Amino acid sequence: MSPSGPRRAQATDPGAPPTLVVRDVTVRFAGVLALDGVDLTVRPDSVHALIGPNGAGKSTLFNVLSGVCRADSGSVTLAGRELTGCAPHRIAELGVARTFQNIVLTRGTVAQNVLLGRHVLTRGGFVATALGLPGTRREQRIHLARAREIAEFVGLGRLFDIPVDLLSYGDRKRVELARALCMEPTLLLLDEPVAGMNAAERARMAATIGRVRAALGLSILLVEHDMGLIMRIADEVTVLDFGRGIATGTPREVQRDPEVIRAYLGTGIAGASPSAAEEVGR
Ligand SMILES: Nc1ncnc2c1ncn2[C@@H]1O[C@H](COP(=O)(O)OP(=O)(O)OP(=O)(O)O)[C@@H](O)[C@H]1O
Repeated sequence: MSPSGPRRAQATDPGAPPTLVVRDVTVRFAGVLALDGVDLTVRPDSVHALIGPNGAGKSTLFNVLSGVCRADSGSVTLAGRELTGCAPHRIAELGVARTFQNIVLTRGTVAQNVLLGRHVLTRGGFVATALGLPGTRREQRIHLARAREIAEFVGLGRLFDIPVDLLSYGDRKRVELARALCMEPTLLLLDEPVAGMNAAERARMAATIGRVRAALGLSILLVEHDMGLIMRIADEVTVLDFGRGIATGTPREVQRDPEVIRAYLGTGIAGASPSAAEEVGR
């Protein structure tokens, strides 16, 4: 990473306020209690995994954090600032970026897709940019340079001008990651970052996530079913079941937690098979 590259991690200050605090968040859909008084704290510069069986409420919580879904009660704060009730674009401006379970890319090149992440930071606005006004051209050059730098950082450098339609599945997931990083978030939400990937792609993505955390000094909250990857890269894990938080701790702690084992009965959390992620060092 060049000196002008993304922000470097500060030494974690044990007294530093948490990046994200979720308190007593409840969401109801008609008769379904999707989240039932959920608490979650993500520490600065950490990787925090959110796991749970199908229907546990993981996607709903991500939707609350990114403003797509409103909590019926409870609060969400980012570095002490209230996000509760904010619109998605405002939450993005405040520093929360997200990738999706299913790839969401527009047509065009890697560069065009990654640059979309800069829009929350574009001061000139869409109209001025489209008209190519003088100040905006300079701003655009800066954004393009930054987009290229981030693309290189996640391993897309040589693919920067290639249409995304021509990329492998793993590389398209990487474009989503680069676009999210281009927003310069303080909190990155990754929704199943290795879902659908083959072993080699999973290993590469695991290594990339580790490098992102180490180099960029941001916090990552990820939903993932791949326990091998979680064991490898997560500092802390929160487990949801039927909308309730049933455990929080290190990966080893939650893997041994009797309530977690019960929640996963038959799906094998305790004996999670090692993923390709374990083949890469951290
Ligand atoms: N828009 C909705 N309308 C009604 N019920 C919903 C809606 N979204 C989610 N639910 C319900 O809320 C509960 C939590 O769903 P959610 O998708 O958040 O779980 P999840 O942990 O992400 O599951 P998965 O691992 O299968 O993606 C489930 O019972 C689900 O059926």
